[in-house]
Amino acid sequence: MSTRELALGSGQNASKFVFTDTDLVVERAADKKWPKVKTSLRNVLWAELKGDAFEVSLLAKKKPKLPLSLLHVTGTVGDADKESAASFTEALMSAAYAGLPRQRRLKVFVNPKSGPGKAVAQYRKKIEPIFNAAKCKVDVTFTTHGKHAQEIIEKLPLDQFDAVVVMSGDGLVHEVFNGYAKHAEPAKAFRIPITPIPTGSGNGLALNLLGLEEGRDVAVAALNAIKGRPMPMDIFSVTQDGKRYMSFMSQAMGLMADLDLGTEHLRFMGGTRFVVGFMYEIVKNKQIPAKISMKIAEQDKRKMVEDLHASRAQAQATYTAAAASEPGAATSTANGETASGTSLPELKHTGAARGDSDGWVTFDQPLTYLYAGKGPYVSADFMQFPVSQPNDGLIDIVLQVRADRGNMLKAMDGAERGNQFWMDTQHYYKAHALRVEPHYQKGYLSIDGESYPVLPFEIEVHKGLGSLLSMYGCFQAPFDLPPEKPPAA
Ligand SMILES: Nc1ncnc2c1ncn2[C@@H]1O[C@H](COP(=O)(O)OP(=O)(O)OP(=O)(O)O)[C@@H](O)[C@H]1O
Repeated sequence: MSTRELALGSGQNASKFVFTDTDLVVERAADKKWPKVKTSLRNVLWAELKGDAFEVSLLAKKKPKLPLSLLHVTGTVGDADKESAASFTEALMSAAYAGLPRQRRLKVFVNPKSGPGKAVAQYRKKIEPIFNAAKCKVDVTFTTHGKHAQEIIEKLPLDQFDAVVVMSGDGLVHEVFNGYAKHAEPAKAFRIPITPIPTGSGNGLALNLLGLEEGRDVAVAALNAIKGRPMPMDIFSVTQDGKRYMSFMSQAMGLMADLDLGTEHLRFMGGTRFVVGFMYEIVKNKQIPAKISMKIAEQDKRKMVEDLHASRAQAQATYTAAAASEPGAATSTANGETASGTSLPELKHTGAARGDSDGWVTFDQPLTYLYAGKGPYVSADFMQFPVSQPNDGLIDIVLQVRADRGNMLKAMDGAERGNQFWMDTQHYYKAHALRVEPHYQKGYLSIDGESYPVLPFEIEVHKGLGSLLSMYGCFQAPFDLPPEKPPAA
Protein backbone atom coordinates (compact mmCIF):
# COMPACT_ATOMS: atom_id res chain seq x y z
CA MET A 1 0.00 0.00 0.00
CA SER A 2 1.44 3.41 -0.94
CA THR A 3 1.25 6.39 1.41
CA ARG A 4 1.65 10.11 0.66
CA GLU A 5 1.97 12.78 3.27
CA LEU A 6 1.83 16.55 3.37
CA ALA A 7 2.72 18.31 6.62
CA LEU A 8 2.06 22.06 6.73
CA GLY A 9 2.57 24.87 9.26
CA SER A 10 3.66 24.46 12.84
CA GLY A 11 2.28 24.76 16.38
CA GLN A 12 -1.40 25.77 16.44
CA ASN A 13 -1.17 26.30 12.68
CA ALA A 14 -0.02 22.74 11.99
CA SER A 15 -1.97 20.43 9.71
CA LYS A 16 -1.11 17.02 8.29
CA PHE A 17 -2.69 15.27 5.31
CA VAL A 18 -1.96 11.59 4.65
CA PHE A 19 -3.55 9.39 2.03
CA THR A 20 -3.21 5.70 1.21
CA ASP A 21 -4.81 3.64 -1.58
CA THR A 22 -8.10 3.74 0.30
CA ASP A 23 -8.28 6.59 2.85
CA LEU A 24 -7.43 10.18 3.61
CA VAL A 25 -6.52 11.27 7.14
CA VAL A 26 -6.42 14.95 8.10
CA GLU A 27 -4.98 16.14 11.43
CA ARG A 28 -5.51 19.75 12.50
CA ALA A 29 -4.15 20.88 15.84
CA ALA A 30 -6.36 23.97 15.90
CA ASP A 31 -9.66 22.12 15.52
CA LYS A 32 -10.56 21.02 19.02
CA LYS A 33 -13.92 19.51 18.00
CA TRP A 34 -12.71 17.28 15.16
CA PRO A 35 -8.90 17.23 15.26
CA LYS A 36 -8.48 14.00 13.29
CA VAL A 37 -10.71 13.25 10.30
CA LYS A 38 -10.46 9.90 8.56
CA THR A 39 -12.48 9.27 5.43
CA SER A 40 -12.49 7.10 2.35
CA LEU A 41 -10.77 8.49 -0.78
CA ARG A 42 -14.14 8.09 -2.49
CA ASN A 43 -15.41 10.86 -0.19
CA VAL A 44 -12.82 13.39 -1.33
CA LEU A 45 -14.68 15.89 -3.53
CA TRP A 46 -11.91 18.29 -4.44
CA ALA A 47 -8.37 19.36 -3.52
CA GLU A 48 -6.57 22.47 -4.76
CA LEU A 49 -3.88 25.02 -4.06
CA LYS A 50 -5.12 28.59 -3.86
CA GLY A 51 -2.21 30.98 -3.27
CA ASP A 52 -0.76 29.95 0.07
CA ALA A 53 -3.72 27.78 1.03
CA PHE A 54 -4.13 24.06 0.42
CA GLU A 55 -7.85 23.23 0.50
CA VAL A 56 -9.62 19.91 0.57
CA SER A 57 -13.41 19.45 0.44
CA LEU A 58 -14.55 16.08 1.67
CA LEU A 59 -17.43 14.14 3.16
CA ALA A 60 -16.88 12.41 6.48
CA LYS A 61 -18.75 10.92 9.42
CA LYS A 62 -18.02 12.23 12.86
CA LYS A 63 -19.51 9.04 14.33
CA PRO A 64 -20.19 5.83 12.39
CA LYS A 65 -23.97 6.10 12.79
CA LEU A 66 -24.23 9.75 11.69
CA PRO A 67 -24.86 10.78 8.06
CA LEU A 68 -21.97 12.14 5.99
CA SER A 69 -21.15 15.83 6.54
CA LEU A 70 -19.42 18.19 4.18
CA LEU A 71 -16.13 19.55 5.46
CA HIS A 72 -13.67 22.06 4.00
CA VAL A 73 -10.19 21.78 5.51
CA THR A 74 -7.32 24.14 4.84
CA GLY A 75 -3.60 24.16 5.47
CA THR A 76 -1.18 27.08 5.10
CA VAL A 77 1.50 26.49 2.48
CA GLY A 78 4.80 28.28 2.99
CA ASP A 79 7.09 29.03 0.05
CA ALA A 80 9.26 26.00 0.85
CA ASP A 81 6.23 23.69 0.69
CA LYS A 82 4.74 24.96 -2.59
CA GLU A 83 6.22 22.24 -4.81
CA SER A 84 5.42 19.31 -2.57
CA ALA A 85 1.91 20.67 -1.96
CA ALA A 86 1.30 20.95 -5.72
CA SER A 87 2.38 17.39 -6.39
CA PHE A 88 0.40 16.12 -3.37
CA THR A 89 -2.73 17.91 -4.66
CA GLU A 90 -2.41 16.36 -8.07
CA ALA A 91 -1.82 12.87 -6.65
CA LEU A 92 -4.77 13.20 -4.26
CA MET A 93 -7.14 14.33 -7.04
CA SER A 94 -6.00 11.46 -9.29
CA ALA A 95 -6.58 8.94 -6.52
CA ALA A 96 -9.94 10.44 -5.54
CA TYR A 97 -11.20 10.38 -9.13
CA ALA A 98 -9.48 7.16 -10.29
CA GLY A 99 -11.11 6.15 -13.58
CA LEU A 100 -13.77 8.84 -13.17
CA PRO A 101 -14.44 12.11 -14.98
CA ARG A 102 -14.39 15.30 -12.85
CA GLN A 103 -16.92 18.14 -12.70
CA ARG A 104 -19.95 16.29 -14.06
CA ARG A 105 -22.63 18.33 -15.77
CA LEU A 106 -25.82 17.51 -13.91
CA LYS A 107 -29.46 18.15 -14.79
CA VAL A 108 -31.11 18.16 -11.36
CA PHE A 109 -34.83 17.91 -10.59
CA VAL A 110 -36.10 18.66 -7.10
CA ASN A 111 -39.73 17.83 -6.32
CA PRO A 112 -40.88 20.19 -3.52
CA LYS A 113 -43.93 17.99 -2.92
CA SER A 114 -42.11 14.67 -2.57
CA GLY A 115 -42.44 12.68 0.67
CA PRO A 116 -42.77 14.91 3.74
CA GLY A 117 -42.15 18.04 1.59
CA LYS A 118 -38.62 18.95 2.72
CA ALA A 119 -36.78 18.44 -0.58
CA VAL A 120 -36.13 22.11 -1.39
CA ALA A 121 -34.70 22.90 2.04
CA GLN A 122 -32.56 19.76 1.92
CA TYR A 123 -31.32 20.63 -1.55
CA ARG A 124 -30.24 24.13 -0.50
CA LYS A 125 -28.71 23.05 2.79
CA LYS A 126 -27.02 19.75 1.94
CA ILE A 127 -26.93 18.91 -1.74
CA GLU A 128 -26.08 22.17 -3.49
CA PRO A 129 -22.98 22.73 -1.29
CA ILE A 130 -21.74 19.20 -2.10
CA PHE A 131 -22.18 19.70 -5.86
CA ASN A 132 -20.46 23.08 -5.57
CA ALA A 133 -17.58 21.57 -3.60
CA ALA A 134 -17.06 18.99 -6.37
CA LYS A 135 -17.27 21.84 -8.92
CA CYS A 136 -20.12 20.14 -10.79
CA LYS A 137 -21.99 22.19 -13.35
CA VAL A 138 -25.55 22.09 -12.15
CA ASP A 139 -28.77 23.04 -13.91
CA VAL A 140 -31.58 22.70 -11.35
CA THR A 141 -35.35 22.69 -11.84
CA PHE A 142 -37.75 22.77 -8.89
CA THR A 143 -40.76 20.98 -10.35
CA THR A 144 -43.99 22.97 -10.17
CA HIS A 145 -46.49 20.34 -11.36
CA GLY A 146 -46.88 16.66 -12.23
CA LYS A 147 -45.07 15.74 -15.50
CA HIS A 148 -42.93 18.91 -15.31
CA ALA A 149 -39.73 16.83 -15.28
CA GLN A 150 -40.97 14.71 -18.18
CA GLU A 151 -41.73 17.79 -20.27
CA ILE A 152 -38.19 19.09 -19.76
CA ILE A 153 -36.57 15.70 -20.40
CA GLU A 154 -38.46 15.25 -23.68
CA LYS A 155 -36.58 18.27 -25.03
CA LEU A 156 -33.33 17.94 -23.07
CA PRO A 157 -30.22 19.06 -25.03
CA LEU A 158 -28.49 15.71 -24.54
CA ASP A 159 -24.93 16.85 -25.23
CA GLN A 160 -25.05 19.28 -22.33
CA PHE A 161 -25.44 16.71 -19.52
CA ASP A 162 -23.57 13.74 -18.08
CA ALA A 163 -26.32 12.59 -15.71
CA VAL A 164 -29.85 13.38 -14.52
CA VAL A 165 -30.29 13.70 -10.76
CA VAL A 166 -33.77 13.13 -9.35
CA MET A 167 -34.39 14.50 -5.86
CA SER A 168 -37.80 13.02 -5.12
CA GLY A 169 -39.26 9.51 -4.79
CA ASP A 170 -39.45 6.88 -7.50
CA GLY A 171 -42.37 8.57 -9.33
CA LEU A 172 -40.16 11.27 -10.75
CA VAL A 173 -37.62 8.71 -11.99
CA HIS A 174 -40.54 7.07 -13.84
CA GLU A 175 -41.24 10.44 -15.45
CA VAL A 176 -37.63 10.87 -16.56
CA PHE A 177 -37.49 7.43 -18.23
CA ASN A 178 -40.79 8.18 -19.98
CA GLY A 179 -39.38 11.54 -21.05
CA TYR A 180 -36.40 9.71 -22.59
CA ALA A 181 -38.84 7.47 -24.49
CA LYS A 182 -40.50 10.55 -25.99
CA HIS A 183 -37.27 12.35 -26.80
CA ALA A 184 -36.48 12.90 -30.50
CA GLU A 185 -33.32 10.81 -29.95
CA PRO A 186 -34.37 8.10 -27.50
CA ALA A 187 -31.24 5.98 -28.07
CA LYS A 188 -28.96 8.80 -26.98
CA ALA A 189 -31.32 9.90 -24.19
CA PHE A 190 -31.43 6.47 -22.54
CA ARG A 191 -27.61 6.45 -22.34
CA ILE A 192 -27.68 9.41 -19.93
CA PRO A 193 -27.56 7.82 -16.47
CA ILE A 194 -30.14 8.68 -13.85
CA THR A 195 -29.37 8.86 -10.16
CA PRO A 196 -31.81 9.40 -7.28
CA ILE A 197 -31.54 11.54 -4.15
CA PRO A 198 -34.16 10.10 -1.82
CA THR A 199 -36.80 12.51 -0.53
CA GLY A 200 -39.93 10.44 -1.32
CA SER A 201 -41.55 8.00 1.05
CA GLY A 202 -40.55 4.69 -0.56
CA ASN A 203 -37.27 5.57 -2.35
CA GLY A 204 -36.77 2.01 -3.60
CA LEU A 205 -34.24 3.00 -6.27
CA ALA A 206 -31.91 4.81 -3.84
CA LEU A 207 -32.05 1.86 -1.43
CA ASN A 208 -31.22 -0.55 -4.24
CA LEU A 209 -28.26 1.49 -5.43
CA LEU A 210 -26.84 2.47 -2.05
CA GLY A 211 -28.10 -0.22 0.37
CA LEU A 212 -30.25 -0.06 3.46
CA GLU A 213 -27.62 1.61 5.61
CA GLU A 214 -26.73 4.49 3.28
CA GLY A 215 -29.76 4.57 0.96
CA ARG A 216 -31.51 7.23 3.02
CA ASP A 217 -28.50 9.50 3.42
CA VAL A 218 -28.96 12.28 0.86
CA ALA A 219 -25.24 13.17 1.05
CA VAL A 220 -24.29 9.63 -0.04
CA ALA A 221 -26.78 9.92 -2.91
CA ALA A 222 -25.19 13.24 -3.94
CA LEU A 223 -21.79 11.54 -3.80
CA ASN A 224 -23.16 8.83 -6.11
CA ALA A 225 -24.09 11.55 -8.61
CA ILE A 226 -20.46 12.74 -8.49
CA LYS A 227 -18.59 9.43 -8.19
CA GLY A 228 -20.97 6.70 -9.45
CA ARG A 229 -20.20 4.88 -12.70
CA PRO A 230 -22.82 4.18 -15.36
CA MET A 231 -24.48 0.82 -14.70
CA PRO A 232 -26.77 -0.53 -17.43
CA MET A 233 -30.25 -1.37 -16.24
CA ASP A 234 -33.10 -3.21 -17.91
CA ILE A 235 -36.18 -1.17 -18.69
CA PHE A 236 -39.69 -2.51 -19.21
CA SER A 237 -42.14 -1.58 -21.95
CA VAL A 238 -45.67 -1.62 -20.59
CA THR A 239 -48.39 -1.81 -23.22
CA GLN A 240 -51.92 -1.01 -22.11
CA ASP A 241 -54.95 -0.03 -24.15
CA GLY A 242 -52.79 0.52 -27.26
CA LYS A 243 -50.37 2.86 -25.44
CA ARG A 244 -46.75 2.11 -24.58
CA TYR A 245 -45.05 3.35 -21.40
CA MET A 246 -41.67 2.78 -19.82
CA SER A 247 -41.32 1.32 -16.34
CA PHE A 248 -38.05 0.89 -14.44
CA MET A 249 -39.14 -0.55 -11.15
CA SER A 250 -42.42 -2.30 -10.48
CA GLN A 251 -45.94 -3.22 -11.44
CA ALA A 252 -48.28 -4.21 -8.66
CA MET A 253 -51.87 -5.38 -8.34
CA GLY A 254 -53.87 -6.55 -5.35
CA LEU A 255 -52.59 -6.13 -1.81
CA MET A 256 -49.27 -4.47 -2.69
CA ALA A 257 -50.85 -1.91 -5.05
CA ASP A 258 -53.61 -1.16 -2.55
CA LEU A 259 -51.07 -0.53 0.13
CA ASP A 260 -48.92 1.69 -2.08
CA LEU A 261 -51.62 3.80 -3.74
CA GLY A 262 -54.38 3.21 -1.19
CA THR A 263 -52.26 4.70 1.61
CA GLU A 264 -51.48 8.08 0.01
CA HIS A 265 -53.46 9.69 2.83
CA LEU A 266 -50.88 8.26 5.26
CA ARG A 267 -48.00 9.99 3.41
CA PHE A 268 -47.06 11.97 6.54
CA MET A 269 -45.92 8.67 8.13
CA GLY A 270 -43.04 8.22 5.66
CA GLY A 271 -42.06 4.57 5.01
CA THR A 272 -44.14 3.35 7.97
CA ARG A 273 -47.30 3.81 5.90
CA PHE A 274 -46.44 0.63 3.97
CA VAL A 275 -46.36 -1.43 7.17
CA VAL A 276 -49.66 0.06 8.42
CA GLY A 277 -51.20 -0.51 4.98
CA PHE A 278 -49.94 -4.10 4.91
CA MET A 279 -51.55 -4.89 8.29
CA TYR A 280 -54.83 -3.40 7.10
CA GLU A 281 -54.80 -5.34 3.82
CA ILE A 282 -53.95 -8.60 5.60
CA VAL A 283 -57.02 -8.20 7.78
CA LYS A 284 -59.16 -7.72 4.63
CA ASN A 285 -57.49 -10.75 2.95
CA LYS A 286 -58.94 -9.82 -0.46
CA GLN A 287 -58.27 -11.96 -3.56
CA ILE A 288 -57.86 -10.69 -7.11
CA PRO A 289 -59.06 -12.85 -9.99
CA ALA A 290 -56.67 -12.50 -12.94
CA LYS A 291 -55.08 -14.52 -15.73
CA ILE A 292 -51.30 -14.20 -15.75
CA SER A 293 -49.18 -15.40 -18.67
CA MET A 294 -45.38 -15.36 -18.51
CA LYS A 295 -42.56 -16.18 -20.89
CA ILE A 296 -40.51 -17.86 -18.20
CA ALA A 297 -36.71 -17.99 -18.06
CA GLU A 298 -36.16 -19.41 -14.54
CA GLN A 299 -38.32 -20.72 -11.71
CA ASP A 300 -35.84 -22.52 -9.46
CA LYS A 301 -35.40 -20.28 -6.40
CA ARG A 302 -32.04 -21.74 -5.34
CA LYS A 303 -30.63 -21.35 -8.85
CA MET A 304 -31.74 -17.70 -8.83
CA VAL A 305 -29.68 -17.10 -5.67
CA GLU A 306 -26.62 -18.81 -7.18
CA ASP A 307 -26.95 -16.75 -10.38
CA LEU A 308 -27.23 -13.60 -8.28
CA HIS A 309 -23.97 -14.31 -6.46
CA ALA A 310 -22.16 -15.07 -9.72
CA SER A 311 -23.35 -11.84 -11.34
CA ARG A 312 -22.37 -9.76 -8.28
CA ALA A 313 -18.86 -11.22 -8.28
CA GLN A 314 -18.57 -10.34 -11.97
CA ALA A 315 -19.86 -6.79 -11.38
CA GLN A 316 -17.35 -6.23 -8.58
CA ALA A 317 -14.49 -7.38 -10.80
CA THR A 318 -15.64 -5.07 -13.59
CA TYR A 319 -15.85 -2.10 -11.24
CA THR A 320 -12.42 -2.74 -9.74
CA ALA A 321 -10.97 -2.84 -13.25
CA ALA A 322 -12.81 0.37 -14.20
CA ALA A 323 -11.15 2.25 -11.30
CA ALA A 324 -7.77 1.48 -12.85
CA SER A 325 -8.76 2.56 -16.35
CA GLU A 326 -9.37 5.83 -18.17
CA PRO A 327 -12.15 8.10 -16.93
CA GLY A 328 -15.46 7.18 -18.51
CA ALA A 329 -14.34 3.66 -19.50
CA ALA A 330 -17.24 1.24 -19.94
CA THR A 331 -18.25 -0.58 -16.77
CA SER A 332 -20.12 -3.35 -18.48
CA THR A 333 -19.53 -5.70 -21.32
CA ALA A 334 -23.22 -6.59 -21.33
CA ASN A 335 -24.86 -6.53 -24.70
CA GLY A 336 -27.82 -4.36 -23.94
CA GLU A 337 -30.64 -3.42 -26.26
CA THR A 338 -30.61 0.10 -27.49
CA ALA A 339 -33.23 2.27 -28.95
CA SER A 340 -32.26 3.08 -32.53
CA GLY A 341 -31.66 6.77 -33.28
CA THR A 342 -35.26 7.89 -33.40
CA SER A 343 -37.33 5.03 -32.09
CA LEU A 344 -37.66 2.70 -29.11
CA PRO A 345 -36.52 -0.94 -29.34
CA GLU A 346 -39.13 -3.00 -31.13
CA LEU A 347 -41.38 -5.31 -29.13
CA LYS A 348 -40.49 -8.98 -29.60
CA HIS A 349 -43.00 -10.77 -27.39
CA THR A 350 -45.89 -8.40 -26.76
CA GLY A 351 -48.04 -5.89 -28.63
CA ALA A 352 -48.02 -6.68 -32.35
CA ALA A 353 -45.50 -9.53 -31.73
CA ARG A 354 -48.05 -11.35 -29.60
CA GLY A 355 -48.03 -14.40 -31.89
CA ASP A 356 -44.92 -15.65 -30.03
CA SER A 357 -46.21 -18.56 -27.92
CA ASP A 358 -42.86 -20.20 -27.21
CA GLY A 359 -42.19 -20.74 -23.51
CA TRP A 360 -45.36 -19.00 -22.30
CA VAL A 361 -46.98 -20.40 -19.16
CA THR A 362 -50.36 -19.41 -17.75
CA PHE A 363 -51.18 -19.03 -14.08
CA ASP A 364 -54.79 -18.51 -13.13
CA GLN A 365 -55.21 -19.17 -9.43
CA PRO A 366 -56.74 -16.25 -7.49
CA LEU A 367 -54.01 -14.07 -6.05
CA THR A 368 -53.52 -11.98 -2.95
CA TYR A 369 -51.17 -9.93 -5.06
CA LEU A 370 -49.05 -9.75 -8.15
CA TYR A 371 -45.79 -7.84 -7.90
CA ALA A 372 -43.38 -7.72 -10.81
CA GLY A 373 -40.29 -5.60 -11.15
CA LYS A 374 -36.60 -4.90 -10.85
CA GLY A 375 -34.54 -3.96 -7.80
CA PRO A 376 -34.61 -5.87 -4.48
CA TYR A 377 -36.09 -3.24 -2.14
CA VAL A 378 -39.49 -1.72 -2.84
CA SER A 379 -39.20 0.13 0.48
CA ALA A 380 -36.82 0.01 3.43
CA ASP A 381 -39.09 -2.50 5.18
CA PHE A 382 -39.57 -4.79 2.24
CA MET A 383 -37.11 -6.66 0.00
CA GLN A 384 -39.67 -8.05 -2.45
CA PHE A 385 -37.25 -9.11 -5.20
CA PRO A 386 -34.13 -10.33 -3.36
CA VAL A 387 -32.64 -12.06 -6.43
CA SER A 388 -33.23 -9.21 -8.85
CA GLN A 389 -30.26 -8.20 -11.02
CA PRO A 390 -29.95 -4.83 -12.78
CA ASN A 391 -29.09 -6.20 -16.18
CA ASP A 392 -30.10 -9.86 -16.60
CA GLY A 393 -32.70 -9.02 -19.24
CA LEU A 394 -35.45 -10.48 -17.05
CA ILE A 395 -38.34 -9.30 -14.93
CA ASP A 396 -38.86 -10.85 -11.48
CA ILE A 397 -42.49 -11.83 -10.90
CA VAL A 398 -44.06 -12.65 -7.56
CA LEU A 399 -47.47 -14.32 -7.51
CA GLN A 400 -48.68 -14.54 -3.93
CA VAL A 401 -51.53 -17.02 -3.55
CA ARG A 402 -53.69 -17.12 -0.49
CA ALA A 403 -51.83 -17.97 2.69
CA ASP A 404 -53.50 -17.86 6.09
CA ARG A 405 -53.25 -14.54 7.87
CA GLY A 406 -50.85 -15.87 10.47
CA ASN A 407 -48.38 -16.90 7.79
CA MET A 408 -48.72 -13.62 5.88
CA LEU A 409 -47.94 -11.72 9.06
CA LYS A 410 -45.05 -14.06 9.79
CA ALA A 411 -43.74 -13.30 6.29
CA MET A 412 -43.44 -9.64 7.25
CA ASP A 413 -41.06 -10.64 10.02
CA GLY A 414 -37.80 -10.49 8.09
CA ALA A 415 -39.37 -8.92 4.97
CA GLU A 416 -36.57 -6.33 4.98
CA ARG A 417 -34.19 -9.28 4.47
CA GLY A 418 -36.40 -10.95 1.82
CA ASN A 419 -37.45 -13.91 4.04
CA GLN A 420 -40.87 -14.21 2.35
CA PHE A 421 -39.07 -15.32 -0.85
CA TRP A 422 -38.92 -18.87 0.53
CA MET A 423 -42.65 -19.18 1.32
CA ASP A 424 -44.28 -21.96 -0.73
CA THR A 425 -47.29 -19.73 -1.36
CA GLN A 426 -45.04 -17.13 -2.96
CA HIS A 427 -44.49 -18.21 -6.57
CA TYR A 428 -41.39 -16.51 -7.95
CA TYR A 429 -40.43 -16.42 -11.62
CA LYS A 430 -37.90 -14.70 -13.82
CA ALA A 431 -39.38 -13.97 -17.23
CA HIS A 432 -38.77 -12.20 -20.52
CA ALA A 433 -42.33 -10.95 -20.76
CA LEU A 434 -45.62 -10.89 -18.88
CA ARG A 435 -49.29 -10.55 -19.78
CA VAL A 436 -51.94 -9.72 -17.18
CA GLU A 437 -55.70 -9.85 -17.64
CA PRO A 438 -57.42 -8.67 -14.49
CA HIS A 439 -60.96 -10.03 -14.07
CA TYR A 440 -62.01 -7.18 -11.80
CA GLN A 441 -62.13 -3.41 -12.03
CA LYS A 442 -62.19 -1.95 -8.55
CA GLY A 443 -58.72 -1.52 -7.09
CA TYR A 444 -55.32 -0.25 -8.13
CA LEU A 445 -52.66 -0.98 -10.69
CA SER A 446 -49.41 0.62 -9.59
CA ILE A 447 -46.61 1.10 -12.11
CA ASP A 448 -43.46 2.46 -10.47
CA GLY A 449 -45.76 3.68 -7.70
CA GLU A 450 -47.94 5.70 -10.10
CA SER A 451 -51.63 4.83 -10.60
CA TYR A 452 -52.76 3.23 -13.89
CA PRO A 453 -56.23 1.91 -14.84
CA VAL A 454 -57.03 -1.68 -13.87
CA LEU A 455 -57.08 -2.97 -17.46
CA PRO A 456 -55.16 -5.75 -19.24
CA PHE A 457 -51.49 -4.93 -19.78
CA GLU A 458 -48.34 -6.51 -21.13
CA ILE A 459 -44.70 -6.12 -20.09
CA GLU A 460 -41.57 -6.79 -22.05
CA VAL A 461 -37.98 -6.42 -20.83
CA HIS A 462 -35.36 -4.43 -22.74
CA LYS A 463 -31.98 -5.62 -21.55
CA GLY A 464 -29.68 -2.80 -20.45
CA LEU A 465 -31.70 -0.11 -22.21
CA GLY A 466 -31.42 2.30 -19.30
CA SER A 467 -28.48 3.47 -17.23
CA LEU A 468 -28.06 4.37 -13.57
CA LEU A 469 -25.09 5.63 -11.59
CA SER A 470 -23.67 3.16 -9.10
CA MET A 471 -20.60 3.05 -6.88
CA TYR A 472 -20.76 -0.78 -6.79
CA GLY A 473 -21.97 -2.16 -10.14
CA CYS A 474 -24.79 -4.18 -8.62
CA PHE A 475 -27.77 -3.73 -6.32
CA GLN A 476 -26.87 -3.40 -2.64
CA ALA A 477 -29.11 -5.96 -0.96
CA PRO A 478 -27.44 -8.94 0.72
CA PHE A 479 -29.29 -12.21 0.18
CA ASP A 480 -28.29 -15.83 0.55
CA LEU A 481 -29.57 -19.37 0.39
CA PRO A 482 -32.09 -20.17 3.13
CA PRO A 483 -31.27 -21.28 6.62
CA GLU A 484 -31.58 -25.06 7.13
CA LYS A 485 -35.34 -24.94 7.60
CA PRO A 486 -37.20 -22.37 5.46
CA PRO A 487 -40.32 -20.81 7.01
CA ALA A 488 -43.44 -22.81 6.10
CA ALA A 489 -46.55 -21.21 4.64
N1 LIG B 1 -44.61 20.63 -7.70
C1 LIG B 1 -45.34 19.54 -7.81
N2 LIG B 1 -46.61 19.52 -7.36
C2 LIG B 1 -47.35 18.41 -7.41
N3 LIG B 1 -46.91 17.22 -7.90
C3 LIG B 1 -45.65 17.19 -8.36
C4 LIG B 1 -44.81 18.33 -8.33
N4 LIG B 1 -43.61 17.98 -8.84
C5 LIG B 1 -43.71 16.68 -9.18
N5 LIG B 1 -44.92 16.20 -8.89
C6 LIG B 1 -45.42 14.83 -9.02
O1 LIG B 1 -45.25 14.18 -7.77
C7 LIG B 1 -45.37 12.77 -7.97
C8 LIG B 1 -44.72 12.03 -6.85
O2 LIG B 1 -43.39 11.96 -6.98
P1 LIG B 1 -42.47 10.81 -6.33
O3 LIG B 1 -43.05 9.45 -6.45
O4 LIG B 1 -41.14 11.05 -6.90
O5 LIG B 1 -42.43 11.18 -4.80
P2 LIG B 1 -43.26 10.55 -3.64
O6 LIG B 1 -44.59 10.10 -4.14
O7 LIG B 1 -43.21 11.52 -2.55
O8 LIG B 1 -42.36 9.32 -3.25
P3 LIG B 1 -42.64 7.76 -3.23
O9 LIG B 1 -42.94 7.34 -4.63
O10 LIG B 1 -41.35 7.20 -2.75
O11 LIG B 1 -43.76 7.59 -2.29
C9 LIG B 1 -44.88 12.54 -9.39
O12 LIG B 1 -45.91 11.93 -10.12
C10 LIG B 1 -44.65 13.96 -9.95
O13 LIG B 1 -45.18 14.12 -11.24
